[in-house]
Amino acid sequence: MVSWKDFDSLSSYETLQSLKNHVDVKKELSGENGAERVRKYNCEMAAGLNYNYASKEVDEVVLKALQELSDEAQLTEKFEELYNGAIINTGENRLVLHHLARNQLGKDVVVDGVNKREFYVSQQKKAADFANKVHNGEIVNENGEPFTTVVQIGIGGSDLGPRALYIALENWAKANQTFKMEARFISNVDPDDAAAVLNATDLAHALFIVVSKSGTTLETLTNEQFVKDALIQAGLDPSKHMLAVTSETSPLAKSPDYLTAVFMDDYIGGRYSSVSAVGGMVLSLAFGPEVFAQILEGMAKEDQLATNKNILENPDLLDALIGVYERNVQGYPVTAVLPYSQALARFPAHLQQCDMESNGKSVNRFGQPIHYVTGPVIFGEPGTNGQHSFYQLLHQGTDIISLQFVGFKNSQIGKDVNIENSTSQQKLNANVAAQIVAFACGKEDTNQNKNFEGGRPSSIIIGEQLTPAALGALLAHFENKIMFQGFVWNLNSFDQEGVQLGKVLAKKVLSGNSDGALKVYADLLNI
Ligand SMILES: O=P(O)(O)OC[C@H]1O[C@](O)(CO)[C@@H](O)[C@@H]1O
Repeated sequence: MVSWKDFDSLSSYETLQSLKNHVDVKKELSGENGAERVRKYNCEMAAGLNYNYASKEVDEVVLKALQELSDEAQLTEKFEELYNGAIINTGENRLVLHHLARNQLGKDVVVDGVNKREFYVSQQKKAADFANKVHNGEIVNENGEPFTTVVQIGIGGSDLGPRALYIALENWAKANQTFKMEARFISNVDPDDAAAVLNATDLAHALFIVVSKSGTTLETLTNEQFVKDALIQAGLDPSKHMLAVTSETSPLAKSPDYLTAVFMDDYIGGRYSSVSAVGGMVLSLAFGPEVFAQILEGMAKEDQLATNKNILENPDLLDALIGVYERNVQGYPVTAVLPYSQALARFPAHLQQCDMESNGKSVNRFGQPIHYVTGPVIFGEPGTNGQHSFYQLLHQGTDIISLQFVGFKNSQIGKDVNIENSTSQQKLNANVAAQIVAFACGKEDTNQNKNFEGGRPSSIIIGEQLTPAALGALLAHFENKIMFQGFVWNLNSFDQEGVQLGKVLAKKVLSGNSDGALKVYADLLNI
């Protein structure tokens, strides 16, 4: 049995606090052992990725203390409990089973007579069969013509992950002749979002997937109606163009208005649902089920690595623990995710939800207040674009921001140009290497305006190419990292009560019952 304790009640908490500012990363990286350090502080991930933490503020002493923390907090044991079906989501009294959707780890979990692994796999298969029928022309529109576009209607976890994964692989799939259909996404209740997507879509040849686990999300239901109206106005029958991904108990599940309905359940949280049917349907339609299966494979291999008790051989756990050290010992408030890959343009947005909705909490898993800081603010943009935007603050601002780079040796499309003896891909990667060293080592200048203090820690995940398997490994890495951090902080990382209050007040405004300041704001906004 594992025991759930607050972080500050562990003896390793005290040990770690005594290690504040223990490592001067500037000295370490610019010193004579700097090159050796970059070679040594590396941990292999799945799908040929590597997590390099040479520019983080760690050494053998800090790593030993982090291993002790991992052991004392029983982090891998808690992971095992999670994937074997313990009630980890204490707030909602639910199991947390997203790893089973990758079809690898643990025992079979049976709830109310349903084998959950088989259930998730059967729904992925249902999505795959549907996608295959669309691709081979068995499922066509009213005029017997093929569907050429798929539009996902959903928000939060029913949008961000699937959208990020689609964008990540669109060019790869085109370059590898596995691209089947263009995908678009409608998420915001801002009417301009739906209107703009619909204006750019050939409605007669479009499929619309309504994705909502609860089937009650205001934005998604509103956008579904927006789309239905547009289809009817175009003389089309919505039930021949729309399908649903939802839970079996949701209001959407009972509707006869869909070509098909594919199911998930409450044991996979929205932000962890990218590779359940929530993302499986749109990705299988866009790229084919085989590509989707490769994402799952990359995730399953990364999950397997996450079971290792040795933190030096467990990249997800190691990254999580270094993040805890930075947050709770060094006091860094923000983590920037900086992919040097345009294909990962929406990946940081997905991680914002995944991380901040999971670990943005002030009470422990039993609802009692805690007395240490928890999840950092997450933000990010692809490099090198970010360099010309917010890196100024990262280099010379008053806060130290923890940095998480991602880079690939090869581009996805393979087209390039050689200017001044280097390709664009080389320029991209030269920049990320330069940034790591610039952040860590800085540069002294007598003109303080041009002085770089350095000592700004970063890690980098490096892969050969952003393939489906590499993307899967990357996604699982961050999901597992967030999970391990939640365990250290003794949080329930799998509910999101903090999003409810705003929804309730918005309903109050819309029903005309607001008063006081709320009413004045509503009036100012012309509601
Ligand atoms: O899939 P649903 O039920 O429409 O929920 C969408 C999103 O809304 C949230 O519940 C937050 O409001 C997210 O956690 C979730 O991903």
